[in-house]
Amino acid sequence: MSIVVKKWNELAEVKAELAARDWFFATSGNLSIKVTDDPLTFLVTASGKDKRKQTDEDFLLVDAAGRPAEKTHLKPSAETLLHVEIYNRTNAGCVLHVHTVDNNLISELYAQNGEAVFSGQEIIKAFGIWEENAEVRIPIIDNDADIPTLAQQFSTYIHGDAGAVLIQNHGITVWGRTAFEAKKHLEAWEFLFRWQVKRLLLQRAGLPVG
Ligand SMILES: CSC[C@@H](O)[C@@H](O)C(=O)COP(=O)(O)O
Ligand SMILES: [Zn+2]
Repeated sequence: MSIVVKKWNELAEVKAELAARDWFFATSGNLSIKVTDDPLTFLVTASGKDKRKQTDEDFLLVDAAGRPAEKTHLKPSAETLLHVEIYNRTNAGCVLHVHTVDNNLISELYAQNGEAVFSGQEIIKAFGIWEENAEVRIPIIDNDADIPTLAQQFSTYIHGDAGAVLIQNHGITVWGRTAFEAKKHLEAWEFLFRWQVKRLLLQRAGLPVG
């Protein structure tokens, strides 16, 4: 099996799992997986598709600048430049971007702080942090409609081979060394967002949480 087919299948599996979670509303979301390092190539979702469907045209191979690496009629994701920034600056192997109601609410609730902070949750161990009372932070950036400007702003928050950024009223972009790690981190962030949104509502209702 060629490396492209192997990586295609790996990304297709992640895509199916995120689809099963219903995280691809209205064609939103984009995913990618690194295929080669030198030269850098990666598979990225084709733009505008319903990511819940599985087809032979789900992904296309792109180069280090996010341009198609082979002749194709498919268009790379409109947000490919964000993936480009991550692969060019880190050793990440996979990038996942989803829009959910909870990640949008958290991005709006904490936008003025420039970040959302979470602590006191066992699931924080999914980030490889084992200390008691550990705290995790996710930066929140403005949602610029101009993708090169958004990618430039986004790139200032790329600090390691695994990480995540919330784009205000848009969605989350998570990356990891492997598809397994990126998905694990994405699920952990979404757990924290959902927990916090529910917790705030329960507090408002006067119930004894946190
Ligand atoms: C209706 S989704 C809005 C899009 O602009 C974008 O944010 C998105 O996540 C999907 O775009 P795509 O070009 O299909 O990767
Ligand atoms: Zn998006």
